[in-house]
Amino acid sequence: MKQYLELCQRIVDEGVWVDNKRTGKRCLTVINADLSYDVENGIFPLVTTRKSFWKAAVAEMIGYLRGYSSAADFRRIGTKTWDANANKNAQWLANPHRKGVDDIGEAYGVVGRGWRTPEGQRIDLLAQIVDDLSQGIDNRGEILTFYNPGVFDRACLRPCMYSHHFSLLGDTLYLNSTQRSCDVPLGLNFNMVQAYFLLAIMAQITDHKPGKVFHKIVNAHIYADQLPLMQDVQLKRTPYPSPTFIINSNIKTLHDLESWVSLDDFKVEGYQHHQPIQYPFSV
Ligand SMILES: Nc1nc(=O)c2c([nH]1)NC[C@@H]1CN(c3ccc(C(=O)N[C@@H](CCC(=O)O)C(=O)O)cc3)CN21
Ligand SMILES: O=c1ccn([C@H]2C[C@H](O)[C@@H](COP(=O)(O)O)O2)c(=O)[nH]1
Repeated sequence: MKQYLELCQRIVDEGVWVDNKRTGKRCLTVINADLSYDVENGIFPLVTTRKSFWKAAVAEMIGYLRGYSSAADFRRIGTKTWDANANKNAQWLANPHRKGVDDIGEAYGVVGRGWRTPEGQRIDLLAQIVDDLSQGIDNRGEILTFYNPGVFDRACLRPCMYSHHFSLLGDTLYLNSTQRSCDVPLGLNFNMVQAYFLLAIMAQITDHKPGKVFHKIVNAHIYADQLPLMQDVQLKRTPYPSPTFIINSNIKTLHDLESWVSLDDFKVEGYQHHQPIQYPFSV
């Protein structure tokens, strides 16, 4: 939580105004931030200076791991966060590759679970990584990437947290996650939870101890219409101690995650938080 607030404060103090063409808004921006999450000691990086809807964040990541391409599937598992990008962005609505209502296109898990080869085959990067790690193999390239420039025109958005690189040191699993673009008030509140969750669940299904996540963010920004709430409300609040995140221990395989797992299999204990803040969302 401290590192999150420090990044918010850094943007307020040192950020530079940058015009963003896609959203038509200005963003107060810094370049490069390195956050880390101590999964080994169970320090769950949940924002406490406003109420965080952590279940929606977990649902998003489960949707990515399942390779969802429809906002309707995301809704069914418990989050509406893809509705606007799927159905409200004029450029995407006019894109001939869009397959209709709720389609988000070839983004995130569609890429990670079905990487296109030149021969027209598909590679399931996630299944390969799970296989390797389960056998104690780290080939120094256990990378789940969602980033395929060749299909950007077939998606409503390019993936933001686009690469997850897993490493083994003995029986401990580590994760380096990289994010190209970060909406700090809204997106990062979710992305911290997702990176923590990803290491915790991958350690559990490959039978390793979780170590740390190292989360690299390149462009970290606050949209102009979010700034007053960040500066005058959220940054004025004192954080509470971190809560604990609990995963159903019956989840043992990737197949479990793909088939029967729901948000009821995850719990947060000891979550003390301030009042919610509704930040404006830019489509
Ligand atoms: N501008 C922008 N920021 C993002 O963070 C973002 C995108 N676009 N597009 C793709 C996904 C969708 N994400 C989202 C979308 C909505 C919320 C959101 O509205 N959050 C609210 C309420 C969440 C709820 O009720 O479940 C929040 O207060 O956190 C958060 C992340 C993250 N990503
Ligand atoms: O997981 C996510 C997904 C999206 N975001 C934010 C970052 C930007 O504000 C927008 C994406 O816009 P681009 O023009 O494609 O950069 O969504 C996030 O923070 N986290």
